[in-house]
This record gives sequence, C-alpha cells and structure tokens, in this order.
Amino acid sequence: MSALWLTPGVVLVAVLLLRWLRPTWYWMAFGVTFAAIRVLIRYRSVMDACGLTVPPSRWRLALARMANRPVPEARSPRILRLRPTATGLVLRLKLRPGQDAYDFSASADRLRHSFALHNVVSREIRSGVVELRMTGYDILKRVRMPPAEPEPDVALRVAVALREDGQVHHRDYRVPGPHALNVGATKSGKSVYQRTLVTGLAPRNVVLVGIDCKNGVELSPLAARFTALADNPGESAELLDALVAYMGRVYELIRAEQRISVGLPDAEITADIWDLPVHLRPVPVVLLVDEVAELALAANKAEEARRDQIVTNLVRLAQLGRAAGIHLEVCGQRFGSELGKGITMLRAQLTGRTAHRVNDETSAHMAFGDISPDAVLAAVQIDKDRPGTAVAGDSSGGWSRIRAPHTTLRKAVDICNAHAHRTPEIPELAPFRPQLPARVLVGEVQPPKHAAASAF
Ligand SMILES: Nc1ncnc2c1ncn2[C@@H]1O[C@H](COP(=O)(O)OP(=O)(O)OP(=O)(O)O)[C@@H](O)[C@H]1O
Repeated sequence: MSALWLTPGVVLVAVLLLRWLRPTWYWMAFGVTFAAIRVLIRYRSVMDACGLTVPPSRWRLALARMANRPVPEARSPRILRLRPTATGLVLRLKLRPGQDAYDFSASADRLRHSFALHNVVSREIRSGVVELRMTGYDILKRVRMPPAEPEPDVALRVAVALREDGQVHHRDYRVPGPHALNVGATKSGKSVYQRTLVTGLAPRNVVLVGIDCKNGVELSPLAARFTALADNPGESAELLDALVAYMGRVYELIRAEQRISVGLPDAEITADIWDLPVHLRPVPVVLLVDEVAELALAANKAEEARRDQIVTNLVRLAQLGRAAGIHLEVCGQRFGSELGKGITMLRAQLTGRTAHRVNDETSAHMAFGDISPDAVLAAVQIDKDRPGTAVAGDSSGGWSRIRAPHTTLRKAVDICNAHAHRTPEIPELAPFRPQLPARVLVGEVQPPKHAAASAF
C-alpha cells in the first residue's frame, strides 16, 4: 500500500524539483500544455471581462430580432494563431472593426493575471493584427545565460543579457545601433550591465577605451584590458581630443584605399573599416563612458569651455565614428537637455537604448521618448527589488525586458587580466595608458605590451 503512495509522491517531488531547477524544461514538458488549454478555455470570458470585445453588428442584431432569437453575444478578436515557445505562448489576434491595438497594451496586466501567466506584452504587428507575447514563468528571476556561441570578429556582437522571452540579448555594434545609451537610477544595475559588456568584449579583437568620472571606481580595476582610461573631466577632454585625432587618421586610411579602388575596374569601393583588407583594417574601438553627467558639470567659464569641447567631441565621434569603427557606450542616471547644449543632439545618435529602473517618467522619456512610447511605460514599471532588470529598445521602435547576469567585479577583473595580452596600442592614446595592477606587472598574467599588435 505504502509503495502505491510512494510512486505518485516521488513523481510529484520530481516535477516540483524540475520546475525549480530547470523551469524551461518544466515549461516545455508540462506548463505549455496546461497554459494553452487554460488560455483557450478562458479566452472569451477574459476578453469580455477586460473590455476587449465589440458589440454585435446591427445586421446580426436585426437577424436575431427577426428570428426571435436571444441577443447575440459581444464578439472577441479572432484568434489567428496560438504558438508555444520555449518560455511562453504567442497569441496572434485579428482585431474587430473599431478595436485599437492600444487597448490591448493597456490591458496587458489584466490579461496576465486572468490567464495566470507570468507576463503579457502586446504589440501591433501590422494594421489590425495584434500579437500577445505571454511568458509562462519568471525567466529573469535567476539569469542563466546559455553557453556562448563563437562569434566571428567581424560580427562585433556580444551577449549581454537574457530577454524575458528566453532569447539572448546581444549588444550588436554593427546592426542596428552602432552607439548606445544606458540610463538608470543609482543602484539600478548599470555598472553590472557595463561590466558584463566588458567581459564579453575582453576576449574579442577590440580596443577598449574608458571614461569613468566616478574616480575610476568602476573601470580602473579592469585596466589591464583597457588601451586608455580617464577618470576625471580634464583628462577625459584630452582623451576625447586624442580619439578624434585617431578617427581622422582612420578616415585618411579609408580615403587612401578609396583612391586605389576607384582606379581599379570592378573593385569594391571602401566605405568603412569593414571594407578594408584584413591586414589594413584597424581594430574597432569601444568607448565606454560611465556617469556622463559628470562630464557635463561646469562651475566656471573655463569648465564650461571644457564641457563644450567634451560634448562636441562626443557628438563628433557619434556622428562619424561608425565608419571608423568607433562605438560609444554612454551610461548615466539621466540624459536630457538639462545636461546642456549638444546633449539632445548626442542622444539622437545613441540609437541602442537601455533603461534600468528610473526614478521618474521623465528619465524613462530620456531613453525612449523619441523612439518607443511603449517602452517608457515598461521602464517606469521596473521592480526596484529586481536590480539589473532593464528595458532594451532599438531605433525600429521594438523593445524587450532584459536582465544581465550578475557579473561580479572579481569575475570581470579576472577575465580582463586573462585577456590583457589582447590590449592593442594606439599611438594617439598612449598618454592615457592606465596604470596596471601590480600582479599584472610582475607577470602573473601577461602584460599587454608583449603580445598585442598595434591597433593601427
Ligand atoms: N543583473 C543583476 N543581477 C542581480 N543583481 C544585480 C544585477 N545588477 C545589479 N545587481 C545588484 O544591484 C547592485 C547595484 O548595481 P550597480 O552597481 O550595477 O548599480 P548602478 O546603477 O551602477 O549604481 P550607481 O549608479 O550607484 O553606480 C549590485 O551591487 C548588485 O547587488
């Protein structure tokens, strides 16, 4: 008798363990079927309760009256498709005349708990068709990144976070946004995100340049993998001058190659560094700016001039940098016109947007107001007890909720030290070469100057 009880008990414990340890496997094995049945059974009543139905048409009412039948029910949007995914369900709906996609976005929260799912996001995929992306479980609670896939160097794409639909979120410098802005309140997870990005870039063939006006607290420990670092506004201004000069030299190289290819029939004309022959191609540069507002502060005339010079150089790098393989990664608590002249111009160039938790809607607007109003709403709703959660958008108006893995500073330092030998030299940036930690200098890990080739 006890053995009979034991079997279902063991199965139940196994299922619960599976759900806790491997939520994705649990979802694929059981959750998705239960959820799909639940959604289909509750569909009509949920649409009705959420006010997402339309009254019956006049002719149906007239027909019912003529046939002496009961008044027809309100009509729900027609289900076009219900598709299971590794983390949830995707429900595609055809709207009835008079319905608005915005009503579905506004009802996302009601739909979430009515269908007993973890999250519902609505987006209009074409006129009159809405897609409800429903997540079955809290995938961002414990972020486990899938094993990294090898990326060719020309791709310049780094896995930085997990999306709530279970996909990996990449920071891709070549498409769609060559430059990015990352905003968020204090302790919202900006530095952990940036650290994760650096650990992803460290093993790649890339020049890392840092500006960290929090006295270098965030980036100095990672100095072994940085070609140049500045930790105060004065030094940052000089570093940006040097980087603009370097960009000019890369443009000269592109022009020289163009002159050669123009004279050769059928030869491709070089438009950016990626068109250059591999042996001539300069190593791409990623400039990380932590707490950009520090660069925009000015207490007197001299500091105002320096500030203008910094912002002008950042705008110049953002406008012209892509072809020269220079990419900006700007991070700050706020990023609006109150930071002064040129900031909105710079923001327009930083098309890859990420917003961590923000303190007010205005800050969310700074990140998404100009590209995705939906994302503004999502950014202000980020739970303050879930640091690292962010909304990532792009210039096409799409966005998703993401969370980076919790990369500790220790782990990031170890990765940067291990890849110190990949740090390229750039003559213009030589004065900004960071001081290396003692253990790197005594050879416990390879010092940069031995192995890395000159960037260009
Ligand atoms: N992805 C994450 N997963 C889990 N915890 C995180 C994550 N990101 C951040 N945290 C937690 O939040 C804390 C604050 O994160 P972080 O230092 O990145 O914030 P910040 O926005 O850079 O803050 P500040 O602007 O004050 O420097 C971290 O110490 C960590 O405990």
